[in-house]
Parts: sequence; structure tokens; C-alpha cells
Amino acid sequence: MINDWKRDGRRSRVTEVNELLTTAEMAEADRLAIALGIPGIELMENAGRAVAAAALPLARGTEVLVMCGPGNNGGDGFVAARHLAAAGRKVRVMLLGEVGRLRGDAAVMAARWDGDVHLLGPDVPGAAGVVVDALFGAGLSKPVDGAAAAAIEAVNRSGLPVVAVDVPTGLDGSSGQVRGIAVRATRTVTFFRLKPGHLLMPGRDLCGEVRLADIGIPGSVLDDIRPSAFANRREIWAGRLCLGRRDIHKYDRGHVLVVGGDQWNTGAARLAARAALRAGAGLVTVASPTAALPVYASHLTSVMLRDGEGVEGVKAALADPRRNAVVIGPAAGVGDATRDKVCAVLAAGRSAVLDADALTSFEASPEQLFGAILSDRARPVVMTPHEGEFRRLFGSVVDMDADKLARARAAARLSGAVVLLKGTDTIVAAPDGKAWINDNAPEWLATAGSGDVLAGIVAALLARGLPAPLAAAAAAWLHGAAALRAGPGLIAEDLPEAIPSVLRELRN
Ligand SMILES: NC(=O)C1=CN([C@@H]2O[C@H](COP(=O)(O)OP(=O)(O)OC[C@H]3O[C@@H](n4cnc5c(N)ncnc54)[C@H](OP(=O)(O)O)[C@@H]3O)[C@@H](O)[C@H]2O)[C@@H](O)CC1
Ligand SMILES: [K+]
Repeated sequence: MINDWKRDGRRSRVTEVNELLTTAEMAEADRLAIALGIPGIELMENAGRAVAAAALPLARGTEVLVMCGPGNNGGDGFVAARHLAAAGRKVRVMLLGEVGRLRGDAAVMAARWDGDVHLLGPDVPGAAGVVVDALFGAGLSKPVDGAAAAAIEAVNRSGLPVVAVDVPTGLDGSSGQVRGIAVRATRTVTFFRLKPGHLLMPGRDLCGEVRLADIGIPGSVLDDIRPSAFANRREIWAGRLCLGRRDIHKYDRGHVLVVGGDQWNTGAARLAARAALRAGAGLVTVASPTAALPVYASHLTSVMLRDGEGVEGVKAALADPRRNAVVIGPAAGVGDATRDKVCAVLAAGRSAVLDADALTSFEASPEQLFGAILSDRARPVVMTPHEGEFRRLFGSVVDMDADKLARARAAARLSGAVVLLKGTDTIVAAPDGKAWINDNAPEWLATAGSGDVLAGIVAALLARGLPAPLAAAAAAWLHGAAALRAGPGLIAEDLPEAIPSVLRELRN
């Protein structure tokens, strides 16, 4: 859970705190701030003070163990130790390495600590009741091993509350991946802006509650850094949903066409269609194979129905130019027929959401799909794979060992589509490299049909004219928020019905 979002008084854009900085970008922010005349020692003092403030309430009447590393993360630890001691807490500082080897600001802060400094060894956590983890932060350069790894293992085993400085040691702030072993923190205090690793899994789980502290770095440094990753927050796209406008006709809100499956597989398209209506599409039509028409007809009310037999039927359904966004893939069937229909949809120039079987059908020929998408870059396309579908479509062209953010970005760049890679940490990646990380999905959202609903929401927002990356980001968030509303025990049918109350809250 993210809280304590602090606004930087010097800039007023609400989206600014959504920016996520890689560890390299954060080092650059540090460098630029110092170049602007803000002493590094002041930044470190502010950082360490914020850490102490986060640890204080956890350390009532117990000793605090501060584990310091050899770099500036350790420097923050020495500052925190000083403030905790000044607040009357018993503090034990353990250092990985020798004090004499510390350099720069960390050496200055170590000198300002007037207590003992013990060598980090096997007696961790000793008598401590709470631990401050200041071993490694943004400077993690290799897998954690040796004395640091042993200390982390002992702390994790102890079950003691841990306050991590910047990131839990062992967590790569840029990728969210563990290098060797990582601290499991109760609370993580980070500075200026979050990093992708605070939101990506498993990093998010290791951080516990994340607090963001303003340490005096001016927001203007971001003009030079130009971050390309963002936390998916409502401020980014809520203004584009036009929830307060009165002058809107149903045709202004777009017309979604859902390409439906056969008579034995109608549920997925019905879920997508219903979600598209609930998410604000003006009209929604399901185009179905002829034999399935009676099945759909017996289940649909406000959603319209028309014949969409074979590729010709889909083409005919696309002849009406008001049908401006298409969902294809949910329960469509894997094979030539679906491939042909996808190509017809893309050739028609409509906004398209490609999901499930529309993706898997191109497993053996991903370049055919990418070529069709790239032939018209002006036409918005969103792909919504889960990990399995992603692997099938992109496994031969994207480095599957890379972290999730990097994989989604590579897929978007290669395919020309916005890629919404589903999961607890859903990523929305645009072909230009920008990416949004979503973090509001509860675990009960992983249920049959949930992806069909998401595809319908994306299509509704495309139909309403949102740019594809924002449509995908907003849809991921609405989907998670609807699941939170519906609560545990959720089935996919509940999701569309929960959307109105989410929209009502956004409108207010
Ligand atoms: N940026 C900002 O605005 C501000 C940043 N601040 C703080 O600075 C932190 C970044 O500091 P940092 O760059 O000194 O890196 P840090 O994480 O201390 O580690 C570097 C040291 O650890 C070593 N080392 C690394 N991995 C290792 C391993 N697996 N096993 C063994 N050794 C390993 C590494 O060795 P080397 O790679 O050089 O061989 C080097 O000696 C940041 O997280 C935040 O807390 C704040 O003070 C306020 C302003
Ligand atoms: K740390």
C-alpha cells in the first residue's frame, strides 16, 4: 500500500508523483539536485530523519538494530541511528565492513554517530526488537551474499518489524527482482519518487507499506531526466473520462463491436460486451456466428446482436463506420479463422483490442500480426495478454528472462501495439517506451472471465476516444477498483455491475 504521497510545492502538475525513477535516474536526480546547490549531506540528513520517523513508532521500549552498508544507503542508516538515539531509543549499529573504508557523505554521517559501531556478524538480530535495513539501496550492484546474506536471512527468520531504507536490501529498485536474497520489510521509506521495484512483484510484497519522503530534491530535475515509467494513478486519465459532461449523445460515446465465439462459447463475448456498456460505450454489438445467434439472443438485452458468420460476416459488421472499436479474441477459438478475422479488423482501421485467442492464433507467425499492426500506426491497438499468452506470442522475439516491465516494453516496441501485460502488477507499455504499472488489483480478481471483462472496458474507453495507452491504463485501474468493490468471492459477472459505483466515485 502506498501512502504519504508528498507533493512537491514547486510544481503543480498532479501527475508528478506518478513518476517512477530507475536507480540510475534516481542517482541522476541526486546529482542534479547537488548541482543546483543542495548539499548531498543535506539530502542524506533528510533521508535518515525520515527513516527514523518511520521506525520510531515501531520501536517502543525495544532496542533498534541499524544494519549499515558501505555506501550512501548505510549513510542514511547512520543518520537514522543518531535521530533514534536522540529520541531516547537504545540503538545498536552494525556495519558491513570497516568504518575507515566509508567515503563521502556516508563517512561524514558515520563520524557524526557517537555510539559504537559493530561489525555485521552472526549475532544478528541480537536483542533488537526492530531492525533498520540500510545495507544496500539504489547502489545494489550484484547478488547479495556472505555476511549480508546471512544477516538478511536471520532478520527475516526473526519475524521482527523491519524498516527498509529506500528499498529492502537485495531488491533491485528498477526491476522489482530479488538479487540473491532480500529483506522482507514491514515498511519502506523511499525518497523523492518511487521506483518501479516498489510496485512490481515480488518487490511490492517485500516493501510492506511504502512511504515517500520529500528530502528536498526539486521536482524540476525531472525536466532533464524525463522519466518513462509511471504509477497508474487516476489523476493520469480521470479527466479524459468526461464523467461530468451533459452534452453527450450515445453516438459520441462510441460503438463497440465484440466478435463473439461459437454457440458453445458465448460467455466470454457477453462478459466483454456487458463490461463495455458499463464502462461507458454508447452502444455495444456482438457479431456472432449464425448458429450461435439464438444463444446470444436469449442472454442479451441492452447489448445488440448481429450476424457475424466467418470473416465475411465480421467484415460486414465492420461496414458501419460508427462501430469504432472492436474486441476480438475472447473464446474466439485458436486457428486460421480467428487469424483472418483479426487481420480483417486491423485492415478496417478500427481501434482494436486483441485478447486471448486473437493473440494465441499468431503463435507461429507473430511477425504477420506485428506487420498488420505496424502497417497503420495511427490505428490504436491494445493487446491484453496474460503471461501464458504473452509467452506464446512474444516468446520467440522477446527476452523472456528480462523483468516484466522490460518485457512489456520490448513487446510494445516490436509489435506497435499498446501491450497490457496482466497480473498482480499489470503493466501497460506503449510503443514509445512509456509504461504504467498498476497496483490496485486484489488477488480475487484472478478468476475465470475476468480478462474478458477487462478487454471490454479497454474497448469502451477506446470507443470513447481515449488514446490507447490511457484507455489501457484506465481500464486496468477500473478493473481493479471494481474487483475491490465486489470483494472476495467475486465472479466475473460481478465486475461489470461494480463499475458504476467506481465511476460514481471518480465523478465525485
Ligand atoms: N539518490 C539520492 O538522491 C539519495 C540517495 N540516498 C541514499 O543513497 C543510496 C544509494 O547510495 P549508493 O549509490 O552509495 O549505493 P548503496 O546502495 O549504498 O550501495 C553501494 C555500496 O554497496 C556495495 N554493494 C552493492 N551491492 C553489493 C552486494 N551485493 N554485495 C556487496 N556490496 C555491494 C557497492 O560496492 P560496489 O558496487 O561499488 O562494488 C557500494 O560500496 C540510496 O539507496 C539512498 O539510500 C540518500 O542518502 C539521499 C539522496
Ligand atoms: K536497504
